[in-house]
Amino acid sequence: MKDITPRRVKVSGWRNRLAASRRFQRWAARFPLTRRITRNEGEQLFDLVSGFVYSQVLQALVQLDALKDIAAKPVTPDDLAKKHEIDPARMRVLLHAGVSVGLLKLKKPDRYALTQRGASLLGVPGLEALIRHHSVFYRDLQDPVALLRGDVETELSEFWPYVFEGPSALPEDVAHTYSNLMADSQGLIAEDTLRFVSLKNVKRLMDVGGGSGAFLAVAGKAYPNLQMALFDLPAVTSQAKDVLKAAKVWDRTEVIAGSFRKNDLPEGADAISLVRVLYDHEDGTVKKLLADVYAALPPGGRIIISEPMSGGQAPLRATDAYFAFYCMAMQTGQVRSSDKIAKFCENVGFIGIEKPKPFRPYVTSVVSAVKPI
Ligand SMILES: C[S@@+](CC[C@H](N)C(=O)[O-])C[C@H]1O[C@@H](n2cnc3c(N)ncnc32)[C@H](O)[C@@H]1O
Repeated sequence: MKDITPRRVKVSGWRNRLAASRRFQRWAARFPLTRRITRNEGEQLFDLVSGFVYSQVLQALVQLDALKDIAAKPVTPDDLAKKHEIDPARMRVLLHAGVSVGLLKLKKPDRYALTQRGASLLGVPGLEALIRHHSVFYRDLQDPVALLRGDVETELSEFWPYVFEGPSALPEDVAHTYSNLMADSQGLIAEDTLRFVSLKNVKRLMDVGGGSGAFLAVAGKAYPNLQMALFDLPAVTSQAKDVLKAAKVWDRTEVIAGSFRKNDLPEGADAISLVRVLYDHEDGTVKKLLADVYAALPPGGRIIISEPMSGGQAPLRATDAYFAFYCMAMQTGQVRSSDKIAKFCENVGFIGIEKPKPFRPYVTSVVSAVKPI
């Protein structure tokens, strides 16, 4: 028979030795001064152990559009069971789990309504689409050790082929899917970026890797006299017209199709933004891109980098776990700290580097710098 007694593990440091000791754990769970801490620690540990199930509860609620149905009016398990041909008892399990993770609440014994958190989820543009898209990421994470070893043919690296193969390899439908994902989530990124960077004195802003123009749409609205240029791969820029027209900034935006891997960046902008661009690429590409941005800017010109960044010496869940593994599954790029990005900027000649404390690090962080006069 298999031996299931826990093996004694060697633990360094007296605090951790105590924390790992079953005898101490039992004592601490009873002792009045440590009882609460022990319970909290236990709950947090269990949350970590079971987090993947909570995410799948969320996935099921989103896939079934259940949050939208419940937002319209509270439902019973039977209501949703019928609609989705799922056994009512199982549907009750899902809805109850939804309550446990804080998205739903029980109104009457068998009627479920949305909580404020559930409603906020529906209010964040693109969040449901991102959750749906996570089923791909989830499959890539199935064997995390194999992923770390580089032994997995990941689906995400298929989904983002432009990173490897350049413009000609990007089919229009793939371009659409990912541009929509990007554009939907751009609102919050733009908000947080413009919170830290003023474009008051900028005459022309070029957004490199600007996707379908969602960042420029927001920047252009905030600065009515700003002239703008969008630089991206041809299959992506072809979708920009609609976005820029809808935002009423089309007449002051030049769309330039090209690849920063193959072409020089056009001159003429006194500020260049790179929004969620660097983390898609390896260090060599990033260093070259930053040098190209430096070359394209006039003296006094500004570079603005905005993307989720690592917490560096104080790792963050959102970036050092979520985005770091996302990049790994994409099989290129990496999440970098603002210090590392700042160093890269400094190395190509930028000065006056600013790294404001991010408002929502899970949304974005900003680094900006200036080309010396
Ligand atoms: C993660 S998306 C970000 C899009 C947009 N900046 C945003 O935040 O919504 C990265 C963008 O970089 C663009 N990109 C990737 N490789 C590129 C290249 N070689 N030249 C120009 N753009 C490129 C992609 O097409 C895509 O629009």
